[in-house]
Amino acid sequence: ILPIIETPDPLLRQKSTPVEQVTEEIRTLIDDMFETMYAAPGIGLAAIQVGVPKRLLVIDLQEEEDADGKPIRKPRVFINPEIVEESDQFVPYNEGCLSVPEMYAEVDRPDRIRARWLDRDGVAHEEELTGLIAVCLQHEMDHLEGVLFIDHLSRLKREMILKKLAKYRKERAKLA
Ligand SMILES: O=C(O)C[C@@H](Cc1ccccc1)[C@H](O)SCc1ccccc1
Ligand SMILES: [Zn+2]
Repeated sequence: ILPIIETPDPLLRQKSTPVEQVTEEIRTLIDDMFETMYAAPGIGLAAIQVGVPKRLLVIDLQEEEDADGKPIRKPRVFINPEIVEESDQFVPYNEGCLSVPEMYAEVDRPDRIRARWLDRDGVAHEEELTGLIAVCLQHEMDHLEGVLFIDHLSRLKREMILKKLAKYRKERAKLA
């Protein structure tokens, strides 16, 4: 399990660089990212959030459950993802972020995107995505540009969230 970097760490604001080759080292990082994401818990994680400025992210929406109510894992790896098309129709979603702990706010994003990426075997994919996977992929791809979901909010809302975060951290520090 890797430590997740939290705002205002400037590392989070770095632009991530493309993955040249899917090496064993990258595959190990991918496994560590999934372990870290499941433990958080979260449904997405970008490499920059564990301090690696590479264009690589993992998603598992864990939306379905099996017979005895355990979430069915469908791990998905996106290497060097690109959005090649997006709808002009936007949809709001109450987003959170593992790097902005315990804070949530409504963000509007295109509800349908066409994306291109490499999977963990280096195989190229191009798919139209909509719903939570589209929201999550756009949220994670923002991370690759050093953008956080709070950057999409009005200044007023962002300041409110950062004030609440400071208060939450003070409380957390007392408990620690
Ligand atoms: O990138 C992250 O920090 C993990 C994000 C991924 C995410 C953000 C907004 C919308 C969808 C996914 C979340 O913190 S994972 C926690 C979570 C779980 C279910 C729904 C929303 C957020
Ligand atoms: Zn995030």
